[in-house]
Amino acid sequence: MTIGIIGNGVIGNIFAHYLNSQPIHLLCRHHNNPVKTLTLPDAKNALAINAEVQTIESVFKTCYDAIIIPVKYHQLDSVINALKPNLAASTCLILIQNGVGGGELLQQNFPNNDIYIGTTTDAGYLVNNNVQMTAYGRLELGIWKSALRAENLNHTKNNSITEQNAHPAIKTLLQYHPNACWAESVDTILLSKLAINAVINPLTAILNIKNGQLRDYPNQVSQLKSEVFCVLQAYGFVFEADALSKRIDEVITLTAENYSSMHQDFRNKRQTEIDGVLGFLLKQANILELNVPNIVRLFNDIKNKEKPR
Ligand SMILES: NC(=O)C1=CN([C@@H]2O[C@H](COP(=O)(O)OP(=O)(O)OC[C@H]3O[C@@H](n4cnc5c(N)ncnc54)[C@H](OP(=O)(O)O)[C@@H]3O)[C@@H](O)[C@H]2O)C=CC1
Ligand SMILES: CC(C)(CO)C(=O)C(=O)O
Repeated sequence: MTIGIIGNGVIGNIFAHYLNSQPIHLLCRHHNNPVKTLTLPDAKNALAINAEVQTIESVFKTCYDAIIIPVKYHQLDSVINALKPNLAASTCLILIQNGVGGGELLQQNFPNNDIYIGTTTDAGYLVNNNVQMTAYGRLELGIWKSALRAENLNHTKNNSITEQNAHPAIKTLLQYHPNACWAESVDTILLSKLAINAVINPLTAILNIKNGQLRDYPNQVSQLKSEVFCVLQAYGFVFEADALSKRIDEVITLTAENYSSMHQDFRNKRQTEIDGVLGFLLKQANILELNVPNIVRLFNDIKNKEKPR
């Protein structure tokens, strides 16, 4: 099986490490993007990543079984533009991304390809040419269905796809990721991960702290959780608020040493994924006429200070 991974970033390299018994191509913007090394949590030595770098435009030269897309929310358009003229219909696409909206975009542009979505709490960051992994997280994978709309929640169009008959690349990921599971409802994993990122990412970026330091800000965390849960409930997502609250606390603890991906982007003056995270919730809050002052403030704080487009 040949698997492509878009880019040479943090999550892409973590996945290349998990899949190191398979031929992996890192599909980068430029050919001269050297393969990185990866340092596992608590390890001293960096491991070489066993992958070949290709340009994304040369995707037609190889018959990929699957392409994993671990890119930022605002980078998906450029990936679609590069893949669209060159992608075989037999290649399965696996989107690993924070925020909501990417599945719809892929479906519109690749109607004939299998599309799966995954969310991960694996965590790390780039230091020089090295990926420093800070936490082994969980990977949840599911089949994408049509649009992520309230009336469709829990009614998956693709309910004939199960863990047993999923694409072989999905089975490979489930086998080699140390903590992966199949999700019957992709909406549930996306919206649960959205809640996690909506609470952790913007606060850590604005307060300039590691995820674990959020434990020193219990009031801010709890006010934000209340607003996020209120919007998700009104949107039609059925979930146990206590369980989701505990899951957010658990991720804060498990990734205590990580700077969230939004913290990294914000502090390095790169565009953040705020539109796909708080932007999505704010849009729903406006439609549903909900008062969410903390979400509004954080959204504006990030928008006003992040790298202008
Ligand atoms: N980092 C973390 O700890 C976690 C991240 N996530 C999520 O995972 C997703 C990926 O994040 P992360 O790995 O940190 O991101 P990175 O920025 O580290 O990696 C993204 C990679 O995609 C490449 N890329 C983007 N657009 C293109 C394109 N058009 N063609 C080729 N390559 C492209 C980038 O290349 P270039 O450098 O050239 O732009 C970069 O190498 C995000 O949604 C993030 O929120 C989830 C959990 C934890
Ligand atoms: C899991 C978590 C919160 C790890 O920091 C993440 O998804 C991110 O940083 O984007």
